[in-house]
Amino acid sequence: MPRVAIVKFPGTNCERETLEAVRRVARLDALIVRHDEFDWRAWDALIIPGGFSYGDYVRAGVMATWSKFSEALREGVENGLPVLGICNGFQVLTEAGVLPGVLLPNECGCFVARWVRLRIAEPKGPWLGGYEDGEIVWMPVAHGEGRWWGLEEPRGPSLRYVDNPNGSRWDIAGVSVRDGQVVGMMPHPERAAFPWQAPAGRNPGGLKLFEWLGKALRAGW
Ligand SMILES: NC(=O)CC[C@H](N)C(=O)O
Repeated sequence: MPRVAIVKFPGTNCERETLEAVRRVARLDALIVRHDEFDWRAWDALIIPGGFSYGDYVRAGVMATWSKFSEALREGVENGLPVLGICNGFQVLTEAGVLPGVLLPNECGCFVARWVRLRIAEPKGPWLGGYEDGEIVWMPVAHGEGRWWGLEEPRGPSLRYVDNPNGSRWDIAGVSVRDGQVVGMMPHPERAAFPWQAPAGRNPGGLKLFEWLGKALRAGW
């Protein structure tokens, strides 16, 4: 059975929900792994979950990249390991230089926590490949530093806000590289992985991500 590592830094706080989504929806083996014990060779996929690694000091996500985890992350990516960064995990991936752009404080200067609609663009790869191109899904966001900014409009698989909650350039909610092998996203799929998590009238937008991940890894992605 394929195995998914969910890496934890001091201050990570979404690892448990992520673990449940991977185990129950993707139906894969998964464990929470300390950042300094992560060895990419032992896993079939890696998720960097949300939270406040090192208290978001300096800039959200940057201190996590000073861990030796960074080296394992880069080697894993180069060797084809599927990697998903959720919220603070997305911040870690941009700070590590694995994904393009930066995540700046929200335009409102406030923490934004609400359900948003997302448009899935050019879905491909082990994380997003289960969605239809242009599909609209609901997921919650909860962040203070989620305003994506970059010099060039990201290409390839991405997630776009329908109602941009933070001022992100090009309505970017998530970006990818290597044809969707590595994805970073500010919305929380693990908080929208079960029907009971979604408010009435909204689809649980993360359900397809985890279902597809299970299929993709079992098919030997
Ligand atoms: N939910 C989270 O992962 C929080 C993200 C990050 N610490 C921020 O506030 O920007």
